[in-house]
Amino acid sequence: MTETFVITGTDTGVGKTVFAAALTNALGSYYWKPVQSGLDDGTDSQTVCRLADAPSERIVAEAYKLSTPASPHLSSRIDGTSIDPRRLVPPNVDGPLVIEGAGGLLVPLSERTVFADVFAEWQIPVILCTRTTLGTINHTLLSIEAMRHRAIPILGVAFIGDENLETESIISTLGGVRSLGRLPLLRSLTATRLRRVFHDNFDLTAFAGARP
Ligand SMILES: Nc1ncnc2c1ncn2[C@@H]1O[C@H](COP(=O)(O)OP(=O)(O)OP(=O)(O)O)[C@@H](O)[C@H]1O
Ligand SMILES: C[C@H](N)[C@H](N)CCCCCC(=O)O
Ligand SMILES: [Mg+2]
Repeated sequence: MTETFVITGTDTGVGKTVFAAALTNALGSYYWKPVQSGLDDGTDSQTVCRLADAPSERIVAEAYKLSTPASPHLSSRIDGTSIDPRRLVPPNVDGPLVIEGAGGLLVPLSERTVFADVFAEWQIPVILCTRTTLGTINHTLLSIEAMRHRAIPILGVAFIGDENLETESIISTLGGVRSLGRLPLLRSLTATRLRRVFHDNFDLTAFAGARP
């Protein structure tokens, strides 16, 4: 499979969905959130559809939609189901595809499987979304170590937040990864603003060949 990216993060709430929306718009790609846990505040797919200004046909249905905003292993238990990783197969689509995990790499899907196990199986380049605030160096380097341990291909790191050049630099140096760019925190989060800011802060050639 080509022109497909997995988006993970150092934590839940780092801004994966907002970054995914920006990338989905920039690439004119499809978007897939395999496991959505928590439905009451809207789903990540709905957010991406709105912020990417994407046609709904480009939003692929989730494999699992779980009602409780918790770790998927627990959300699925609460819903009386269980997540079968064999159902987490990236869809065949006629264009680029952006896939978003839930939380970070070691978030459990069950008592046996974490997201990183599925990513290792897929062998799709991963973009690690990470904060720029204090504490992120440790979280980011740990996440990189976890990916290397499982031989997961890493495209690079997408920083989210205020500029912090030393932090970005030491992560690239010690982690041996490239910085793809930095998405600032936007006071007004609209599709138009997000599109502009993404184009100003990311070089699309880093997402090699992914432009339709
Ligand atoms: N660049 C940004 N500018 C402004 N607000 C942002 C930005 N990135 C994220 N946010 C806000 O931070 C919150 C968390 O972001 P987001 O939902 O993208 O996190 P996530 O990493 O996708 O979390 P999850 O693990 O639940 O999928 C949301 O309210 C979102 O609107
Ligand atoms: C509910 C949340 N927004 C995500 N969908 C799931 C985050 C799981 C995090 C689990 C953990 O690392 O403790
Ligand atoms: Mg999200």
